[in-house]
Amino acid sequence: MAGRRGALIVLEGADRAGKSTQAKRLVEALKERGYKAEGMRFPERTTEIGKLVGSYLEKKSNLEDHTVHLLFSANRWEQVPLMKEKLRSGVTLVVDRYAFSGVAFTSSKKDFSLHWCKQPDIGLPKPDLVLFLDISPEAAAKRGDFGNERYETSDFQKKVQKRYAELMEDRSLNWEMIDAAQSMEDVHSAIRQMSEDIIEQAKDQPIGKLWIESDT
Ligand SMILES: Nc1ncnc2c1ncn2[C@@H]1O[C@H](COP(=O)(O)OP(=O)(O)OP(=O)(O)O)[C@@H](O)[C@H]1O
Ligand SMILES: Cc1cn([C@H]2C[C@H](O)[C@@H](COP(=O)(O)O)O2)c(=O)[nH]c1=O
Repeated sequence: MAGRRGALIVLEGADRAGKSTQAKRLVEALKERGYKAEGMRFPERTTEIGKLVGSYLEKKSNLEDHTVHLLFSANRWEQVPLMKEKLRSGVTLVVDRYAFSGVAFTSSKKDFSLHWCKQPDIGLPKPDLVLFLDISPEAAAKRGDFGNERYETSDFQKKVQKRYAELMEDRSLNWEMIDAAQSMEDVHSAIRQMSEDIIEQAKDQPIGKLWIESDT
């Protein structure tokens, strides 16, 4: 029906948890079931800001820690007009990483608080569902290509997991924890059902604002 919006569904979790695999499968499955759905990912490495961030992650350049945190956030804000346009036209967005990655990763660095790290992302479109793919750092490290990029060490990933746990205490957000050590098929079945339910619930609601109390 005209006027109904799509849902904003975010996949989060440690490196190699299976987010990209599941995001792609979810978009395909939703389309097969007749929903309008598209994938997005952050960082979006194709923009000018995204290229700076990508080069930093690939360890080709160094950036000061506050600076790169703000660049990650700016990389999200530059996509907000497009995200809102898609959601309002009824497209469900399946987003591979969002502000929660920004906060969990930067706040795992020395002298960065969760509070400080959240500030630049306050007011972003609020996800209707945040799927946390839960896997131990040890199991993740055994998966393909772990260790190539900045942050891909088991010690750092352990800190990141703790920060995610703190973020998940926020009951104003719709967090769902998924056991990502299951088979790809079982993870997919779990998140597909939750996603279909949330698409139905979100369609008549306004788009919320992340971490703004009046909208929670
Ligand atoms: N449930 C699963 N069981 C076993 N292997 C998996 C599973 N899901 C994904 N993988 C494999 O783990 C690797 C990482 O998967 P994927 O790229 O989807 O993870 P990611 O969370 O997006 O990683 P990153 O955040 O580091 O980009 C890939 O080789 C993928 O095939
Ligand atoms: C969005 C975002 C991501 N990061 C970190 C998390 C990962 O280590 C990389 C992205 O890797 P991917 O394979 O492209 O998922 O970047 C971050 O530190 N801050 C952020 O805002």
